Amino acid sequence: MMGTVAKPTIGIIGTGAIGGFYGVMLARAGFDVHFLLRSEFSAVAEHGLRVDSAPHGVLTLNPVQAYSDAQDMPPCDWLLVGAKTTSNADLAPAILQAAAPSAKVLLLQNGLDVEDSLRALLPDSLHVLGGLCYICVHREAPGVITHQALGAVHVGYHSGPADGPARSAIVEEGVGLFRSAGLDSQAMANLHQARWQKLVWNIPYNGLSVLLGASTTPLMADADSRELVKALMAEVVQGAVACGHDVPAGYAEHLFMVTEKMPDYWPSMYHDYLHKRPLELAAIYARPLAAAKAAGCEMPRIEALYRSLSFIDRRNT
Ligand SMILES: NC(=O)C1=CN([C@@H]2O[C@H](COP(=O)(O)OP(=O)(O)OC[C@H]3O[C@@H](n4cnc5c(N)ncnc54)[C@H](OP(=O)(O)O)[C@@H]3O)[C@@H](O)[C@H]2O)C=CC1
Ligand SMILES: CC(C)(CO)C(=O)C(=O)O
Repeated sequence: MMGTVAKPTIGIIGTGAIGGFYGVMLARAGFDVHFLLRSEFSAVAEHGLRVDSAPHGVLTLNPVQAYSDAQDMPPCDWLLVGAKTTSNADLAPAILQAAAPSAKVLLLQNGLDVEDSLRALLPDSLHVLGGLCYICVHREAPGVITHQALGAVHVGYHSGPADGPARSAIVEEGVGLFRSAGLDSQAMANLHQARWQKLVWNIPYNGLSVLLGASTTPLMADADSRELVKALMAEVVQGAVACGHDVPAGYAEHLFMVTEKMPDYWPSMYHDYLHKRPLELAAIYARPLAAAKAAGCEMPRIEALYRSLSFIDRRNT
């Protein structure tokens, strides 16, 4: 007789916009999901989580298996990290407390090499994966998330005990989690390359939203900001290519066009600026700049943007 395969237990490390959205979707799809929270713990423990989603309507989860201390979480087979990259190294103790033996730790974050600082602090027995989220989502109030558009998650293996077919099987398992929650998800064969490609969007729009105080609609409506976006995108593509990565022909132009069709959107870096949280400058700017420089490629416009944002960030937090 065929046995039924038990569904994996999922832990969300950092229940903000991304962690809250994907956690709610997975819980509603029948997974056993446990949410680690910090500032919003009491609100969520009392009132649950709510996602106001343009594509899916109002989605609620109440009660929520909410925790303020990872020590109280059950052993989780999958840990989805939804905190900002600025706190990755600090999350290692919580991940260790919530991880089942051989757990898969999936970082749902933007930026380059975001896995490295955490990897160095985790035992070799844990698998580390990266997830790229193509979604427009933000925290509206404690426990309340606004989902404006999109929702795909692409998954790639970073490091750990698996190799060859075992790696692919783990990535496919991750993809399967999101697909069973009704979300688009694809396996990424080359995580590092995919992270560079996503930066073609995040480097211009995240930074310019803070520097110019403008969301995507005004940035796409003004001749000068359009030129800035295009020039920054072109530099990211040059940096990626210098580092040995493929960027499909017309990729930047495609992202430019997609952004024109998107609802007006404030990137997550703008929300960090608004709430006086540290900006993800190391992951989104400093590391790509350093990697490109090491490959002999200067990115002067991106460097100017990075230095301007660093100035703003130091005065804001
Ligand atoms: N928002 C979006 O549309 C997209 C975001 N991304 C990327 O996803 C990642 C997450 O972004 P986003 O969800 O917007 O960020 P949020 O700021 O909304 O969420 C981060 C969450 O992590 C929590 N957190 C941080 N440290 C800890 C800790 N030590 N213990 C418990 N909880 C902790 C924060 O809690 P607290 O309330 O206490 O700060 C917060 O709830 C980023 O890398 C971002 O660039 C990628 C694509 C789209
Ligand atoms: C590019 C976008 C808006 C949607 O893919 C996104 O994923 C982000 O804000 O990082």
